[in-house]
Amino acid sequence: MFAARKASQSVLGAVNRRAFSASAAQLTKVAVLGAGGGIGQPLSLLLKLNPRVSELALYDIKGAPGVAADVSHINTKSVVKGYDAGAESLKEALTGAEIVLIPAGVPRKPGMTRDDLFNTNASIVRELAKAAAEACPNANMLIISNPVNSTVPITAEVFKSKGVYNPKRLFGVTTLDVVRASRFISQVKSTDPANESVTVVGGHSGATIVPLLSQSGIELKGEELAAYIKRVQFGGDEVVQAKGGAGSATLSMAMAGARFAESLLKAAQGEKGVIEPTFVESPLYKDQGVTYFASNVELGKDGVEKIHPVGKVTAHEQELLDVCLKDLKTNIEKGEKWVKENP
Ligand SMILES: NC(=O)c1ccc[n+]([C@@H]2O[C@H](COP(=O)([O-])OP(=O)(O)OC[C@H]3O[C@@H](n4cnc5c(N)ncnc54)[C@H](O)[C@@H]3O)[C@@H](O)[C@H]2O)c1
Ligand SMILES: O=C(O)C[C@H](O)C(=O)O
Repeated sequence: MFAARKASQSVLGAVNRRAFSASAAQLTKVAVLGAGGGIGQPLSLLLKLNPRVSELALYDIKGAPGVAADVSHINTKSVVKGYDAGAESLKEALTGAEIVLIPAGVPRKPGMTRDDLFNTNASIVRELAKAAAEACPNANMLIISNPVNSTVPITAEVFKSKGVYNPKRLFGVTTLDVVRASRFISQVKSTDPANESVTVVGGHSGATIVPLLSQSGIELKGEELAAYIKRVQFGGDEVVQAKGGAGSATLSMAMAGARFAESLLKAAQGEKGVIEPTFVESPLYKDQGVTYFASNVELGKDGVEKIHPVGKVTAHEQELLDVCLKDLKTNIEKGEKWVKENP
């Protein structure tokens, strides 16, 4: 009897130890800045459903406590806290965060380019980046706010100015482009999008979004190919038009942002072979003066583990890449110049 109880206690002990080490590995605080917005709300919902998240800090200049109270009733373990506007509450929201997602800023209306958002969103991202560089300098920074091609370099410059820049932990979220590329090709081919994976490289706006269909072994020709490429490059405009002035993609973006955060969490918790496309400081086209570029990136415990090369492309894809690189260089330099002049 005594021996049996002792044996069962030691089994329980082992189970508890396992449970403890599993939960210790999964103690991850995630902060969403802009949590009250069109992306922020469904993104917060999806993060609340993620068992890898232990604490969710929701910050916005308006509405975050309401969103937090709402999602906090969902019966998953994570603790949710909402933070009102203000430097102190922003600092509190960020302290201890391992992942910071930034969807704060204004969205497009019909007729606007993402670059038209620069004047408003550059300073929003700069201020949030400053707070993060101080409160959680080692966090993974996931930039969603447009224009991503410029807001990522702005964030990098802010972190550099505070002496805490780590290129392995700064990501422009371009996941929505591959989500679209997969969905749109499945519509062309009448297949299941779950089985369709298309590499997309470059940046996140119009001609800087370059789908490399040839790498999936898919051959579209002529008008069909042109229409497919245009749809991937300008998928965001489809949503902007359809919403008629009420904003841009929010729900599909929340899914894409949650997917990228989940991939980072998996990699941070030791899973190998986690690959996502993302816009990072990249050596791939540095010789042409393009210092950030989105390609497939293997994620690891410390963020970026390996930046995959672009790989084999067709002559037509190379032409698309050439246009992309020209635009990207301009977008990146614009962000860097602006933040140096407006620190
Ligand atoms: N990377 C992508 O693929 C992608 C996809 C879709 C949208 N976006 C971009 O994401 C951004 C947000 O889009 P949305 O539809 O959620 O817009 P939205 O207007 O619905 O929400 C933005 C939120 O940001 C908040 N905000 C503004 N200034 C802030 C500050 N200083 N601190 C904290 N919060 C602040 C607002 O209060 C608002 O709640 C836009 O710039 C949009 O272009 C990017
Ligand atoms: O199109 C936009 O402005 C939002 C976003 O960048 C998108 O691709 O949907």
